[in-house]
Amino acid sequence: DHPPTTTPITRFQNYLRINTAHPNPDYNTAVTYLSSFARTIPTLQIQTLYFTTPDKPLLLITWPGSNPSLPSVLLNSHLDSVPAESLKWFHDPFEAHLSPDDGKIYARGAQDDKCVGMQYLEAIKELEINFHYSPTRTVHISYVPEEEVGGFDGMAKFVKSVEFKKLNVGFVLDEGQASTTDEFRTFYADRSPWHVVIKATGVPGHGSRMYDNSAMENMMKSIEVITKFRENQFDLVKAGLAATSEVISANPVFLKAGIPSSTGFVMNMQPSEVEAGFDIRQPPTADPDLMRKRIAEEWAPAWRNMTYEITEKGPLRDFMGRPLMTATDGSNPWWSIFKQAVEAAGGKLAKPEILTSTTDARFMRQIGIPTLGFSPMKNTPILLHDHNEFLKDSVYLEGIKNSVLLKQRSVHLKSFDEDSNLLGAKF
Ligand SMILES: CSCC[C@H](NC=O)C(=O)O
Ligand SMILES: [Zn+2]
Ligand SMILES: [Zn+2]
Repeated sequence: DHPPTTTPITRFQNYLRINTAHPNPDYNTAVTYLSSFARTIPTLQIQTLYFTTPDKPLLLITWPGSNPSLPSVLLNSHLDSVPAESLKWFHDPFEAHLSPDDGKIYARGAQDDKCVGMQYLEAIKELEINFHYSPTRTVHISYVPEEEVGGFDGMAKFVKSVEFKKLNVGFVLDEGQASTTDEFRTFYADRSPWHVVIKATGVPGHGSRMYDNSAMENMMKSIEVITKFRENQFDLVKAGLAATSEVISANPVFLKAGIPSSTGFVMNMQPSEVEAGFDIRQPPTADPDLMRKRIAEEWAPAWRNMTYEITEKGPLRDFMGRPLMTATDGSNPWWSIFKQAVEAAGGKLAKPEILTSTTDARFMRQIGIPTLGFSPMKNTPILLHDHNEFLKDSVYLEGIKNSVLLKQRSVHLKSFDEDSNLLGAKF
């Protein structure tokens, strides 16, 4: 029996069919699948690392360079996806249905970010097998668990490990986001998330009573203040003065109050406790101390019987106290090489941006490694975390083959080798 013939598209579909969506991501099947494809490229070395439990593996593939003393390049993607509400999709989100009319492949993870994970391997396969190319610098490809839930049992532990230090990483490419235009997008920073829960307490009482300082009244005053702050930030965006990713977002995500009854809530009691949760995202330029002061004095002031809890979901600054931003100018030679490579492949780059959301890139930036977010998807609607997430087969293939990723990576890697300024450079 001959094994069924696979193509880059069927291999991508097979990866998408492995359900690595939360809350029960099947990481081990994904790692087995990626490893078996990597084994078809003879020079690749494959390791599985565990930093927590056996159900959260991290796959590390290495393409050895001829000069292993040079800082290496790391190509990162995450194995997990956000959940999908199957019934609201045109096609099952784990079927990876390819629509014959327009080549759209529907799947959770098609854009975020199983595309890049497979494209890295496909590009290396092309370079090795068809171009007999081997890199001077070592290239590592990492597949990490848990990005969608903050990266704490994934990339956060990986960057602190001895295994990571041994890689001597000089530059990282991580996931980006689709572009609706003909220009590729690049991300030099993320916004950093805080989960903020505020609580109001107050005097309980009969539903008919009028009195000051009820928990609801205290909470509603805070919600007015936060809503105003949110509006002011959003107005800057609406007026065209800032991108969404350049302002602070403060979005309510839960409200918890009321005294439960068998039919819902007791209607004639004013509760003694109210809680509200907010997803706060600050750009790297924001001053976290100012935000802390705002929360303490305006959003949850003790004098209004309020308390609060801020959970910082990852770093805002590097160890030198600097904002987590990768330079995208002449001061960063890796940026210049990256830009030249994309342009040499016939691609156009939009002005580099801050990402509105958050990726594992922040953990690499925190330890001072220049990291760019880049997923080669242009003329594509932004569908990450949305229903009917899809990627067109032609866009995916162009990312590997026709010009972008393959030539880009190829020029990219060659330029790294040939640029003597970079030899031995460490950033
Ligand atoms: C708390 S860190 C969360 C990381 C997550 N990443 C992708 O969506 C995000 O919400 O941006
Ligand atoms: Zn992602
Ligand atoms: Zn995501």
